[in-house]
Amino acid sequence: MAKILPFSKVPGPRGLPVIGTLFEYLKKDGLKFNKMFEVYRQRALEYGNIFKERVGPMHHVVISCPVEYSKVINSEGKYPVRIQMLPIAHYRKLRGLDLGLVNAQGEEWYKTRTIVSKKMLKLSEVLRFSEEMGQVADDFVTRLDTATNSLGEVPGLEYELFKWTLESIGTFLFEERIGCLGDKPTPIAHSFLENVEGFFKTLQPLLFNVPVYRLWPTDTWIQFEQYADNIMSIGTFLVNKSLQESDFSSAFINYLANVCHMTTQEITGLVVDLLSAAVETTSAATLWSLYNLAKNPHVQENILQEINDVKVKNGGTITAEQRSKLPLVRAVVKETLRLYPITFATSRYLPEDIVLSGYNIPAGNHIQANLYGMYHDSSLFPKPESFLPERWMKTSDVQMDPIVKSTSQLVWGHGARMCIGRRIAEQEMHIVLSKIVEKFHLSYQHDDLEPVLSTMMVPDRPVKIKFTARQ
Ligand code: HEM
Repeated sequence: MAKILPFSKVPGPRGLPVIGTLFEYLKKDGLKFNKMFEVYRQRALEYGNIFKERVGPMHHVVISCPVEYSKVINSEGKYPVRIQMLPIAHYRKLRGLDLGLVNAQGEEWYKTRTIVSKKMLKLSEVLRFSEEMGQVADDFVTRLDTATNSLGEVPGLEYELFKWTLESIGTFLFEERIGCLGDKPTPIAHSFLENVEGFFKTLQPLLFNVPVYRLWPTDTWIQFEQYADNIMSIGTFLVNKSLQESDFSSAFINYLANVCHMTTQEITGLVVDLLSAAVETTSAATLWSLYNLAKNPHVQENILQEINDVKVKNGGTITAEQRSKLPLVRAVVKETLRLYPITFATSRYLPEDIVLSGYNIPAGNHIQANLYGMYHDSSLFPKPESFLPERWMKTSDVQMDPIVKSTSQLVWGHGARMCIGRRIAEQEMHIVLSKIVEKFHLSYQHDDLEPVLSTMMVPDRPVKIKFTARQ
């Protein structure tokens, strides 16, 4: 049997006592926090499938091999622990709120998760909203049509996608239209969007820097608190409105209040968590998908063919549910998230020691999957920099190794704590992408985009896709 090496022998950059490699990131022309995924990829090339690094207060063990990381997945236990979003947890504690689904741990997390899973992870429950999401997607397509400039581009496409996602998740949470997609968003929609944008902008520096805001309120912290307070009051308004309209209240909020007996404050905390987790993520993934489609016109043509095939079999129509199941559209989203995994590393703290790549990793270490590194590794994904959605399709000539194939799930996390909004996000994206491709020919005539981290992985500059209406 191979000897198990101690934790101290895990390779990695040495760094300094107490602060580790922090200086490498603070130096002018040094490593960049907003390119952390590239740092991990390079470190994996230098140190191999496992490395450890301390950056300021954070210690990480980073795994770049799917087989090794599958051991982590299998050892996460009943109450998986992910790294906390510290600024959000701190804010909630200060306001006397519970930690919410994203940050709660143990029994507290499990209780809420069990309640919410019944509505959000059940396919039939999510499919119930496909038609409404289809209508939101139609309005978004109309909005794109009116928002194009003389070059056929949509200025502020990122913000338009933000509005679409909020409107779309609103159909599930409140079963009502929030009003984001008209020429002028309603005041509540406008205020929510502005505050969510500010929330994520201020969250990013708070996440990556030493958490001095816990000792005294820095300027960024004060702004962050203000955005979070505004989001909470909008959430409270929307939830109260739903609860008061007893005959018409949303099935989801009704279920939380009347079946699960959650208090209004608990429901608001949860709804705000869901809204905040839904908007940035889904809009970023859709933006990258549109970019990939714009650069690959032949994929658009194949999607049109896919849509037409369904229509031919279906008397000339296609339902939103059928759109949500189109194999090539699904593969486009998978391949997009492989190239641009908006959450570039998924992670766990394990309850027990574990052996990874021959090293003993004591319980309580922060273990991350180097998703970006794996997804761009040519030994796992041939031609890793090419956009090849067909690699995910059953009809593909090349059969992918099952463990490598399963890594596509990791962008949603894994196990009992996997993204609870996955089904909703996928449904929304599949429907809207198929509708956009049907209405427009997309093209991209500018320099290639580079990914950077702004909490999520996003393009480094405004995305100027040309939308040409099809005849
Ligand atoms: C492209 C879209 C999205 C991506 C890639 C994404 C990705 C993720 C990832 C990686 C996690 C961590 C999972 C883990 O630790 O195993 C997560 C958690 C979570 N996501 Fe998403 N997400 C997306 C959309 C959404 C949407 C639409 C919602 C809400 C409707 C949502 C709500 C949440 C919540 C509440 C959690 C915490 C779950 C828990 O800890 O139990 N996400 N997401």
